[in-house]
Amino acid sequence: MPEVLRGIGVGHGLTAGPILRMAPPLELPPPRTVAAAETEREVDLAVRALTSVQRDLRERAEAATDATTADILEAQVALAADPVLEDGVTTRIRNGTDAPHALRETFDEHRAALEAIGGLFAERIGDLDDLASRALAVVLGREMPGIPDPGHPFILVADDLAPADTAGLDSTTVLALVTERGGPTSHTAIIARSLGLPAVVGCRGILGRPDEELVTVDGATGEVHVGVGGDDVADALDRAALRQDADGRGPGRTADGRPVDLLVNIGSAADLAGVGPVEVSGVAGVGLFRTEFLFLDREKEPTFDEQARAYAEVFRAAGERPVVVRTLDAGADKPLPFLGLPDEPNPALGVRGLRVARLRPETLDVQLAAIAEAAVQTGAQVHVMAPMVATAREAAEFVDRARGHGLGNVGVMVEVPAAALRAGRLLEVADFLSIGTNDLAQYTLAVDRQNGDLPDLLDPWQPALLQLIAQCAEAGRARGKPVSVCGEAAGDPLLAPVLAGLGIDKLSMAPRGVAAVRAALAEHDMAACRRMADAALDADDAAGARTAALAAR
Ligand SMILES: C=C(OP(=O)(O)O)C(=O)O
Ligand SMILES: [Mg+2]
Repeated sequence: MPEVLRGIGVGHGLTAGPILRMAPPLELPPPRTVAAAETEREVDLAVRALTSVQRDLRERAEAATDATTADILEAQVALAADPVLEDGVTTRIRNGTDAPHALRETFDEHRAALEAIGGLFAERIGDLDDLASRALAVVLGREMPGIPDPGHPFILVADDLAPADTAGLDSTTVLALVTERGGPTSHTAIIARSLGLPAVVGCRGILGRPDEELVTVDGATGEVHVGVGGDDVADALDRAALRQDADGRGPGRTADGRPVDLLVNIGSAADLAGVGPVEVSGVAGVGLFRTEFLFLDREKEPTFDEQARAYAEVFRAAGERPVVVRTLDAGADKPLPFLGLPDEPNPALGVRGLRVARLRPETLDVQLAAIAEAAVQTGAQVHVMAPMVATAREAAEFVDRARGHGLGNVGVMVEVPAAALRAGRLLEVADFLSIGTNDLAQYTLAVDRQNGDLPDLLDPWQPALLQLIAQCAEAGRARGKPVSVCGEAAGDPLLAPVLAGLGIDKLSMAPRGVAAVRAALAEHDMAACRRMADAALDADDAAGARTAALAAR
């Protein structure tokens, strides 16, 4: 019997086909005691397994065709290379434990430590579990866990996907991703968007469905129809073709012609490689250039010259189009050794984003000076904004500082409710606001954005979040200053008309999301956008807001 499962849709794609589940975790054989004479051989076996996993992941990183996947895999290699893992395994084996159990226990211990630290560290648990399964597969001589290869196209179903799973993913064979867990900012969601695959995350019940069952997956509505027949599949594929045709080209606008700027989020110049000229791609500029890539995984702060070179490269790649550069968003949750920040028990609520400048003003000054220098060298249209601004005073100080470096167009991100509530005051000093819905959702709903267990709360469709966005849009309208959305929410095609209806006219998203958002805007006139926005605001939770917006179209 056909049935509907609901999760969170990622990307607009609609597709249909048989499902296949990722292989279940490996079962360990019963423990055996390692005799003294065998110890070093057993140590060698375990260490080789760890090395082989690192080599395999490094090769996948090198072969990855997109920068996001490569970065995520490189980070996983670094995790696998942590000497603590090898030390733990070696000590256990020398105390008589066999290699598979020594690996299991060491990974479990490491896992518990990450869990206890929480924040971004806890986000790495999925990666660590994946490393453990890979190393165990090597020592046990079993097949590497990974994506099934049935010889026909299929929809991949998993509990949640590790970056290494998705790295080698062939989008001609894997039609869509559906995961039991995960939220809109999980790795699965980010990777699905960057590969342009339809996906539904946090879809409870999908793991209980049998392999090869036919389903339809709608990344726009988050609906997965399970147990469907051949006619439903054909119908879904027809509708998918229609949506594809509607994707069209050119700038973003609603059905009645109201412009909505489509902008992209990037982490380096390479991310702009596939973005065509504005008249074809419709991409009006870079709405969020995350600068962290220059600062992560290094012992020393990048110099002024190094930064200026890297920023100029991005500005040249953007050409005539404006680029909004976000200053460093690091802190206790993304520790950078050279910052020398104190450890914090609750880093998401601590010294991160602009707050780091209280302790390290010189880091911000060097960055602003380098951005200004790159802007002069390239003649690009450069805007700059600060992350994690909470008060109008912080906004004013940042604006003064940036102007002091000769930067003319200075804005702030709205990522904490305090900033949204005082949007009007922020706009008295700032030239624009950019709403970071990933963090704004985390702080408004009091759910850690790395927490995969509460996806319904950490959902940009939450009416409270929409209300804060509406308030910012109203403040912008009243002062004639731009207010954009640059969190993952901006790339949700069903939410795009709602955001337009709330008064947002700039949406910045992963480049692969642009076509879908453009198509969704083109399907709705402003009256429909406003109806959808009102219906969503009137709901009591995120699921209700989605349903109400769909019904109000
Ligand atoms: C765009 C945002 O910033 P980041 O995801 O980089 O924290 C956000 O919080 O929505
Ligand atoms: Mg943020």
